[in-house]
Amino acid sequence: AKSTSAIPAETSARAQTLRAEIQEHNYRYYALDEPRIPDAAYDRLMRELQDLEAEYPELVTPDSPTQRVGQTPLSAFATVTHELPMLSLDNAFGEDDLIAFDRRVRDRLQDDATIEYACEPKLDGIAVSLLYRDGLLVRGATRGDGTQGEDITQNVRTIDSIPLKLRGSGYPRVLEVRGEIYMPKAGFEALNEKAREKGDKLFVNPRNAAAGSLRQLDARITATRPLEMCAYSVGYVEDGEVPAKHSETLEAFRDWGLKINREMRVVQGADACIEYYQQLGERRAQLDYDIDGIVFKVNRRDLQDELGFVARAPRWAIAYKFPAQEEMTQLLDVEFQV
Ligand SMILES: CC(C)(CNC(=O)c1ccc(Oc2ccccc2)cc1)c1ccc2c(N)nc(N)nc2n1
Repeated sequence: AKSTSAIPAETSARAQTLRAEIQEHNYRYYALDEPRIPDAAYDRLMRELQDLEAEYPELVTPDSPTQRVGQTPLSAFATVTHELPMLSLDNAFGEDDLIAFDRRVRDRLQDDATIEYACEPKLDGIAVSLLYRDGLLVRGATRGDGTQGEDITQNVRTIDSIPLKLRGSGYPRVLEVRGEIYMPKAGFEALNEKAREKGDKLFVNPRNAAAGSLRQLDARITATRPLEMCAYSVGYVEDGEVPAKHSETLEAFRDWGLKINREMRVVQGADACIEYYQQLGERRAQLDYDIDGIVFKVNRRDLQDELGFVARAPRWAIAYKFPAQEEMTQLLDVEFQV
């Protein structure tokens, strides 16, 4: 018979404990937005795990935090066909459009009761689909044309706020999480400062910088870029339930270790949506990241199903954009590949 594995039991147990501890620190820092342990303590845990895995390579698991950066560049991105289309949003250009949206929703539901809305900032980044099977991240893909996108799994694995393994339990066997990958303003400024020093081309804005970082065939470059991800919707689900309300789904995402936006609120009726839009609009310049509007969604999933979609956008969701900022940025919105 094969000799028993040469790994001492306590070593294997130690590696498992380290993986769980590091995952929990990531959860506290990214999903709960709580202050993390001192970097030196976090780095010590990582180094201990790296040393153990170097000594006993059989200890390595796909969800080990040491497995975030692929060492082999791709020659091209594969194409992914989304199980469910990634839809786009209808736009509101003024308060009246929001009132009219709410009116249409209630007329269509033939019920004049006040609608509960989930309000979320519309991050100015790149839409992404993350597929988890039995809690493990197995695929990351861009939106593409909504039906097919690019497989960027290697690149999304380098983003620390994207868990390689969902936390806890209770998640569906197959779960697709949709969200936005973005570059916080501070990370963008630091990246351009480095580019200036090296005489490299500068990025025009955080969105372009995020797009360019995700389009790298060599994940080691993506790993050097300050990217984050906020989950905003569930997509394809198999063998599992999602809560009856959209806001409860986002809270479940947070329990499973995913980052959701801390500005997400649930409000009653269209007037409260307008108040939310105004208060966030006043704080826009102080946010750590660029947003280009607010997304309002009918919160109850049964009402969403009743309302359905028009062509490529749901009847139950709308984006209300802010006036474009820095007109020049919009004109120069060209894609730099760096
Ligand atoms: C609402 C939705 C369009 C996601 N939802 C979907 O893509 C979607 C896709 C198929 C669905 O079900 C279908 C099933 C079969 C056929 C067609 C649709 C349901 C929702 C959307 C799009 C962009 C968003 C964004 N930039 N920021 C925030 N904060 N939220 C956003 N939400």
